Amino acid sequence: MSASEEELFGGPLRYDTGWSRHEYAFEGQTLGATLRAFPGMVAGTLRLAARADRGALWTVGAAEVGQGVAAAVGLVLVNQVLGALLGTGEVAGRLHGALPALVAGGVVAVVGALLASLSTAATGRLEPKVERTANERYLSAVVAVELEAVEDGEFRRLIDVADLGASSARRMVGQGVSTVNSLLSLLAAAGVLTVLHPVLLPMLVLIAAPRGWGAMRVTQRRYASVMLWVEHRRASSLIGRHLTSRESAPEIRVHGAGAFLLRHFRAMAANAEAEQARLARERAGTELAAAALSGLAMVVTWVALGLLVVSGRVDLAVAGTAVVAIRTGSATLGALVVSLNNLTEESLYVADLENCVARAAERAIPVGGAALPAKVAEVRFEEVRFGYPDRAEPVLDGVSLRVRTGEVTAVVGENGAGKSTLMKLLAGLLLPASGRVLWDGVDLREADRAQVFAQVGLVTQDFERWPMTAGTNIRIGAPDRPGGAAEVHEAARAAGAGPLVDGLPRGLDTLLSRVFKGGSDLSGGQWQRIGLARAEYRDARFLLVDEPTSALDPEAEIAAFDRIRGLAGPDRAVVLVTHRMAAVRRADRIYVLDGGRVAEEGTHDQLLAAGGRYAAMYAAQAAQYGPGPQSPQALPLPRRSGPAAPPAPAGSSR
Ligand SMILES: Nc1ncnc2c1ncn2[C@@H]1O[C@H](COP(=O)(O)OP(=O)(O)OP(=O)(O)O)[C@@H](O)[C@H]1O
Repeated sequence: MSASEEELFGGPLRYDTGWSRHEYAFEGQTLGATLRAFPGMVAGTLRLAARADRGALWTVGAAEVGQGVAAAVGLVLVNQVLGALLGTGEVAGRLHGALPALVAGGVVAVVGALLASLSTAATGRLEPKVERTANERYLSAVVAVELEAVEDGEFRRLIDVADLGASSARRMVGQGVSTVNSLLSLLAAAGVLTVLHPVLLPMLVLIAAPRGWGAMRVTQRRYASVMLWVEHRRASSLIGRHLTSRESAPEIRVHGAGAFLLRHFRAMAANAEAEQARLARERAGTELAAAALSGLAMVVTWVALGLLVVSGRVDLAVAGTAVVAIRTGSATLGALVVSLNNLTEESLYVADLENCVARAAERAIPVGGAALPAKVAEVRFEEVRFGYPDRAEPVLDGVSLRVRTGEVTAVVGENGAGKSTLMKLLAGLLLPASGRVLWDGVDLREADRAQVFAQVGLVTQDFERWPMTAGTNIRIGAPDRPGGAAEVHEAARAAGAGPLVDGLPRGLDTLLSRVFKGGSDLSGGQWQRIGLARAEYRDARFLLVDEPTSALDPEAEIAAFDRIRGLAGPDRAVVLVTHRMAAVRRADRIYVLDGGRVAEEGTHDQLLAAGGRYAAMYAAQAAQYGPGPQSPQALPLPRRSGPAAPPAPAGSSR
């Protein structure tokens, strides 16, 4: 741990591997275990590749097998050439005798080179497709899970690590091809050596084994170091990002935080550099030891081969071929160990991706279910109870209410009363633990959820600010609606975002993101108008609006509430969650949530007359507008117009 880690982060940063099935699995793995896992890894790679591009996979397979055969044939031809050259007779005659094998050897070398380039081209075609297929597999699985899974911390970490799996899948193709290639060349060399003389095969193993061991040690040490240092690296790149980010720029300058962070950035980088140097030293030592052992084995081999030749057990041509086969074979074995190690490492990440896909399938929103009426008129809660997994107490407990088209329903209550949770149940995003949510009598648990979502529009406080054009930011409320620019513009106008959109440098085509060149940014209140325009464009039967106006100025807020109320019509229900009591006065029905229960319900007048919680909350806010206690009636009525955003006439949007 570095002093900077202690000072900035309160202690050593460790990679959270709780989610991962391969926590340090690779460390201490033996060559035998890697070899045993090999068929499974190859099968996994083949499955991914077959899904991505079957044709390219066949091409790669055939080209690799062809190269293996070419390598074996090449060695046999070397043996024939040497046999002819080292035979008896005139030099010219011996050369003549070697010619056919030499020509055949040339042809085989050309065929081998062609097959290698064919394999390279097909692998290059396959790799991006495998990455895309793997990405699509987990993205489409994650997009379809219940909201409750997305909010679950464990599942979130699975999603994060699955993201690494897709690029690993891509690299697995290349590593798989190298492994198969090395394996086949090695088999060719081993086969030829065995045929030449049985004692030659152990010689190959003797020379190659130390290099294999060295490669394995180096890879494992690197992996262990990466696992240990990954958080440290992430932290120092985090500091780098904050040093240059737009958000932190004012504080960096005014508070002088730049020099402070730079100092820690340098200190943390120095630690990482020391680790890299240590790894390099260890690697150099291991490789030197492996080379020494391998060299020793080579000396023993050449001596043994010499003795075999001298004693007449092996003729010169065979010995010559053996030298070639042993040299190519031992180089191939070294490459095999490296690619096998890489394959093992990558396959662990791909296994995490597969794990995420499997978990996502278990938590997917069911497809199909009971059909809803085309135009649902009422959603009813019956004794609904709901709790989050990490909380003992339920957030909603025995909630009964109803929401009807043609009405504005308001939900009020203190922070943490359960209002937003209730909205998510209304939207069909969460299912009750007990009780029922009925869509025109159809239980949400059995209902076709796609049909539920089709009738819902959402505007939340933290609605998405897509880093795309203003038009797309509105159109994305109903991506399947075949509306053109006129409809989008009309939605913007109806939501009070007309002047805003018109004032943008390229109107609806203006990119609302400073991340890209030529992009513009909006203020919080301007973004909220875009959010309302999106809801307007969606044109849903049940419009759920959760704290929509927190960033609007007072005039714009009043106009926005008027507009939201105006959206209710015979064909639409508006449900409004807000802390602004003035905004709920004209709601048709108001529910007061307290501690997850409906404490009161009724109209504004009924609730005031009851003198309960609602009346107290209303009086508390009204008191802020003037000195001394005020009657609720003294609260200023919402004005219907304001210079910031002229409201559309009620109902004009439809
Ligand atoms: N995803 C979640 N996981 C666990 N607990 C949650 C989650 N979302 C909300 N809660 C908890 O549930 C309770 C109700 O939260 P909710 O957001 O529904 O309240 P709210 O009435 O909308 O509050 P606010 O007025 O502050 O927006 C809170 O105590 C909150 O901490």
